[in-house]
Amino acid sequence: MEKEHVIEFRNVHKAFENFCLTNFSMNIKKGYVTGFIGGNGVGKSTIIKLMMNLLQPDSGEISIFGLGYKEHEKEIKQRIGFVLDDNIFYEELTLTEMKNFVKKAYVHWDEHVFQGYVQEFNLPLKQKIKTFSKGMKMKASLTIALSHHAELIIMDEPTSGLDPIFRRELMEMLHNLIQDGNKTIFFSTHNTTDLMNIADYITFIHNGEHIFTKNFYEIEEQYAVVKGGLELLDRDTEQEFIAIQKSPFGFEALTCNRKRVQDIFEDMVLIEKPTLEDIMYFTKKGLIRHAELNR
Ligand SMILES: Nc1ncnc2c1ncn2[C@@H]1O[C@H](COP(=O)(O)OP(=O)(O)OP(=O)(O)O)[C@@H](O)[C@H]1O
Repeated sequence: MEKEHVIEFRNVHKAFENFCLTNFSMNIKKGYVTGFIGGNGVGKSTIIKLMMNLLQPDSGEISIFGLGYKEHEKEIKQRIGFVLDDNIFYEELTLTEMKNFVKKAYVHWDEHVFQGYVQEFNLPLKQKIKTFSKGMKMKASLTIALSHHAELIIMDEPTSGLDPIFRRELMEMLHNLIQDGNKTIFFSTHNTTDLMNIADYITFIHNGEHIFTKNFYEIEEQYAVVKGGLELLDRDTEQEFIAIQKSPFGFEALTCNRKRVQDIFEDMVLIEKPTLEDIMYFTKKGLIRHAELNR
């Protein structure tokens, strides 16, 4: 039977001197675009490197396409296209030289697709990569990632350094790419507007912890920003919120149980649709508060 999840992390542990992923588990669905969000230094690149076997977990299991890296590294890598935020090119090479080097690694390298992207992105084939602008390097990286019929495309901040128009075009391109239902895209970004038109699922992490992987429909149904007067808050009602921001004029808070808050407060509060930034901001605030209370 075909696996529903292309990426699975089971109780993964990875410790650095000042950072730790503990018991990290998540599943990423096949055939969809998942946007990967979280603040600076919360572990996104580390998780992406673990997915690519560029880092190995201290313990726990990672499977890609239902396969483990120990026995199936070659097969898994054939089926992945990746864009990392560290530069992966030999900068002294031209794009043609780089392509000739990379294509040997891929059984399904498609020269026609490669040339198509080179034209679409207007990339110079004979110029040394070290003379490329940041955006050109990103486009070259994408071109290589998309030219071997990968089933899973993993990208670490692919839109950083790209102008807003190309960012939007790239999102459209990625959207078209997954229309056949067989491809999966997983990418990290700090730009949540990138995600609005293209992501089906959002994976949100904070300080090495998996907060959620949910689709937009679930997020809209469950989460809400609630605004009201301070007189509505007491020890019990405050428990209903992930975090609360108070000002002399009232409070603003995030709930992940919109319906319950609606039932409790009825029309005494304003209930609004949260942005992803609202969810990230209040969740971080709530976790910090929780840690302080438990200290
Ligand atoms: N090889 C390493 N050795 C030691 N610490 C590391 C190593 N790689 C990452 N870290 C630490 O792990 C933490 C998470 O880093 P990571 O790059 O995964 O975060 P990120 O979410 O991708 O951040 P950003 O959004 O700022 O790029 C940081 O504190 C970082 O210093």
